[in-house]
Amino acid sequence: MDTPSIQPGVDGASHEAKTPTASGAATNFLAKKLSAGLSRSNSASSTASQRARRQQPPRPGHVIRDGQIGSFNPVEERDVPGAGRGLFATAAVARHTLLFAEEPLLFAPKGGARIGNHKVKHLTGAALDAAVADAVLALAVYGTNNVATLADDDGGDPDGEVTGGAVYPVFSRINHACDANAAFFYLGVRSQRLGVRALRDLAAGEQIFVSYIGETAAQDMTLEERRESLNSWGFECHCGACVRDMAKKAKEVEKAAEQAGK
Ligand SMILES: C[S@@+](CC[C@H](N)C(=O)[O-])C[C@H]1O[C@@H](n2cnc3c(N)ncnc32)[C@H](O)[C@@H]1O
Repeated sequence: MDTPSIQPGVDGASHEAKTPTASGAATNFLAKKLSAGLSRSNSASSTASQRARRQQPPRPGHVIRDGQIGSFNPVEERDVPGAGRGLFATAAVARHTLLFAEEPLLFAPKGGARIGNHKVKHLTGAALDAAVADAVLALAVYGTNNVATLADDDGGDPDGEVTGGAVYPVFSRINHACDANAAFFYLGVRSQRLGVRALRDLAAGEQIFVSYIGETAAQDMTLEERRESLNSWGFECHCGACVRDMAKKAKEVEKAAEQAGK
């Protein structure tokens, strides 16, 4: 990836069915689940374990249990020392809760991005400087905030074709942690509506983090791989997983030095 792209789906986050509205997505999802459940319960081979499985909470990625889009947004922006702004939970929320959903502020189709309305070749002097400064700022904002949009979000194809990048106003304020407590997903690729849900119970006042490099980064990648992947965002991660892995590494180095000194 040339620019840092937070990529739902590409990085393993999930996708809801193609429906234009979030409540539509929820209804569609529930309808699918319901019909699957009904056909199973009609079958003579329905077992206790199948029934128990149906009663389990939705798997990560299959959410939208609580709240309606727009009616339950327990989040607010705050300053975070050393990380600019961040997004925080304003109330205790249960795992799987949809925290908010939103439409993109801007969308740049793949291969066809435009930065503002400037025709730079017709500008000179101060106007050119201003246009270049605007473009650099816009690129920086776009580069560290865009999310890849996918052509096909039906069925959660992680290798789905990337159609472009979008910037979301609230989502843009969420900082990264490799062991994130929230995840993002599309509620319908046509509307490009992005949702963010809690991966675990959140306390009131807790900062919300997503992983820019995939929901399972802390398990699937080494500390070095994660650092490499996060390089273009311009910060070093000090999440719980990174602190733990750094301490482990320091111990290994210490042990190796001791052994070399023997
Ligand atoms: C999507 S924005 C997140 C919101 C950003 N903090 C802000 O003030 O708008 C991504 C940028 O936030 C900063 N950032 C994100 N996660 C961070 C972290 N764990 N530690 C320090 N800075 C972080 C980096 O500057 C990164 O390029």
